[in-house]
Amino acid sequence: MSGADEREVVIRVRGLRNQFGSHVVHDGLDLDVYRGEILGVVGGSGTGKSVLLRAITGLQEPAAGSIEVFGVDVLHGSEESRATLDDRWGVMFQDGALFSSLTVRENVEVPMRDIPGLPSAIRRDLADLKISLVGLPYLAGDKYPSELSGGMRKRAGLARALALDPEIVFLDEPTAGLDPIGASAFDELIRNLSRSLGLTVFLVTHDLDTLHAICDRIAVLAEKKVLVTGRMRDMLTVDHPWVHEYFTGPRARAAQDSAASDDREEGAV
Ligand SMILES: Nc1ncnc2c1ncn2[C@@H]1O[C@H](COP(=O)(O)OP(=O)(O)OP(=O)(O)O)[C@@H](O)[C@H]1O
Repeated sequence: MSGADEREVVIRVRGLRNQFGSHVVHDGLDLDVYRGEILGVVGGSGTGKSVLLRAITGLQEPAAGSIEVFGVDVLHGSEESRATLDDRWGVMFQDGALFSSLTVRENVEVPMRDIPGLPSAIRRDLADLKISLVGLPYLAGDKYPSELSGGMRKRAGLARALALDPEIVFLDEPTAGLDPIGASAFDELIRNLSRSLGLTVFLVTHDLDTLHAICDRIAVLAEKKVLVTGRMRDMLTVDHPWVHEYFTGPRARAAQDSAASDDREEGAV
């Protein structure tokens, strides 16, 4: 639906099938993700948004189909070529998935431990840099995850996802559980990081405000596949019961009003 087709495709999924026993989650799913975009992946509960994220990042073996990231075959490529991808993407899971026995700084250092010859003092400095990049106070590095608020834990999870300077970040419901102010601050952080670092963002969300505020494009999962992709305004014309209800229901209208008022305020500054 958009004119984005000439842009570089960094993730290409074709004919993906995921199933658990006889339960087919995806069947014939196709998706392209373009460099530098923030793609919002939405769909009803159980449509397989997280399974798709896990399949693309090699954590879930599909029953059929192909997945290429930066042209590397995630499913059948050599171990060597697949290993190169680990440095080029970062993943933030829903709860931040931090190690509770490690401080925030140590958590952020975990992905860096495999860098040969990196002195521990530099590793520490790099971790502190990531911690400040996500807007956490310097002292947060010494804290354990249990000592942080939910929003701070999410920022710490994002700092760890950014540890190896990835080109793509995968975020699984980053604003779930945050209050509206915390959620919009997190949205802004993602947008700023994406723009300043040129990051491609694959963002699984239920949050209509996030879709309005920061997503360049939206992919809707339904009927076991990506039913439609396009910009927010394209979603309003999709003739499908779930898509229609989701994008034009009362919550959608509230999100739309709030986005419009944000735009007006920005324009007034
Ligand atoms: N390891 C697993 N074993 C069996 N079934 C699974 C497994 N992982 C996911 N599923 C099933 O796959 C389907 C899709 O799950 P997934 O978590 O991807 O949905 P989702 O779209 O992210 O949902 P939600 O919006 O509720 O988080 C669900 O029916 C889930 O029960």
